[in-house]
Amino acid sequence: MFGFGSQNEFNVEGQTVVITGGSDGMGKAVALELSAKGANVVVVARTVSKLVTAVDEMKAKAANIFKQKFHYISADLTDPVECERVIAEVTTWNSGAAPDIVWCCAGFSRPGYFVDVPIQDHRQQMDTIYWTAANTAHATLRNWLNPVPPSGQMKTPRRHLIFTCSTLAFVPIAGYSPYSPAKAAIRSLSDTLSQEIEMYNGAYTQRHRSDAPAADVKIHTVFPMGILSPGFDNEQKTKPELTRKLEEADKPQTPSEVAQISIRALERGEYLITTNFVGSVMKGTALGPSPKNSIVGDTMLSWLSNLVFLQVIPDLRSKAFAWGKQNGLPGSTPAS
Ligand SMILES: NC(=O)C1=CN([C@@H]2O[C@H](COP(=O)(O)OP(=O)(O)OC[C@H]3O[C@@H](n4cnc5c(N)ncnc54)[C@H](OP(=O)(O)O)[C@@H]3O)[C@@H](O)[C@H]2O)C=CC1
Ligand SMILES: CCCCCCCCCCCCCCCC(=O)[C@@H](N)CO
Repeated sequence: MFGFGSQNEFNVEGQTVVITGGSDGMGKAVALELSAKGANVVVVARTVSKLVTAVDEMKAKAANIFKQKFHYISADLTDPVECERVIAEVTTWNSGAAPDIVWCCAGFSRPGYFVDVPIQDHRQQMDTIYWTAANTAHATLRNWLNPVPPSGQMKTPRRHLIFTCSTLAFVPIAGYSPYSPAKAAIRSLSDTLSQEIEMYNGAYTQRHRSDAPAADVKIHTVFPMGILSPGFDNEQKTKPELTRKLEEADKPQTPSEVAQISIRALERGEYLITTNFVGSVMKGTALGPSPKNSIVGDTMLSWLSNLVFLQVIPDLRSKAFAWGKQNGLPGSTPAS
């Protein structure tokens, strides 16, 4: 909490990692990076053909193809029963051992103005963004936090549960109402779990004398800005002009950049992770009660950010106002 040692807090060599949404975009880039670092990787998504390709690409990138193994599971993670199945199948495939790391990357964005987007699409975004992550976390933590008697304890490295959020969980942008609330819910889940997990981690320190979980667990959440993924190409199709204008400060990054930057932050032991400067400033204004990566760094960042945002929020609102004044309602003929 007070800074970073030189120790790698996220050593994945020989570890078994599950990546949801691992068949495309950022999830696949994470899968390839972790394969190159020596992890055994299971990618989970719905479409089998993309999963097969991801497994082939991971094999080609593997640090040691003779030691590592790769697998895919096709599942719709909006269904909690499917998430239970995924964790059970991974455990069987992993010779009875639970996965060491679970990284939730599944999700896509369907931008549009609140009233223009059908209400069932709003609910579907909650399912795809929030519930895929919450279902995966629930199935994973139920497995990880199962009490083990002292005699059943083995030396198990720290486990990591990682959520993928968005800087839109910190700062509102018009046109993202179907998406941002679901990402904000993930951030709230992450903050709550990061506190709740301490009870289990405390019990783990006493594993020699009473039932405790099999390992220490750490929670992390990554907040990317735009990612140049197939999902991004798709969201551009319905993204309102105003939204594009309001997010001009975003310079989208490639999936592999986002994956590499996120992994380096995990290696430093960070909790809330941003992937570039603008993302950090957005986090800084909304850091509030979340656990800090560094007391001094994050406090200075929040002071700076709160000053910047005195100007940014009114500016975003006045741009929206000016847009309506100039163009009228979306789809209507502008006044000449
Ligand atoms: N792209 C961007 O600009 C940004 C994205 N993010 C977030 O980062 C993450 C990755 O985004 P991105 O790289 O764009 O991803 P993509 O849209 O390119 O890929 C999404 C992945 O999620 C899988 N997926 C989608 N729905 C489900 C489901 N119901 N069950 C299981 N798997 C599912 C997809 O496979 P399949 O469809 O076959 O199931 C695919 O593997 C997402 O959480 C996204 O919200 C955050 C900030 C910016
Ligand atoms: C110096 C600091 C100034 C800060 C200005 C704030 C500007 C806001 C930029 C909004 C960027 C939104 C990226 C979201 C990506 C995402 O999640 C979607 N692509 C959905 O997938």
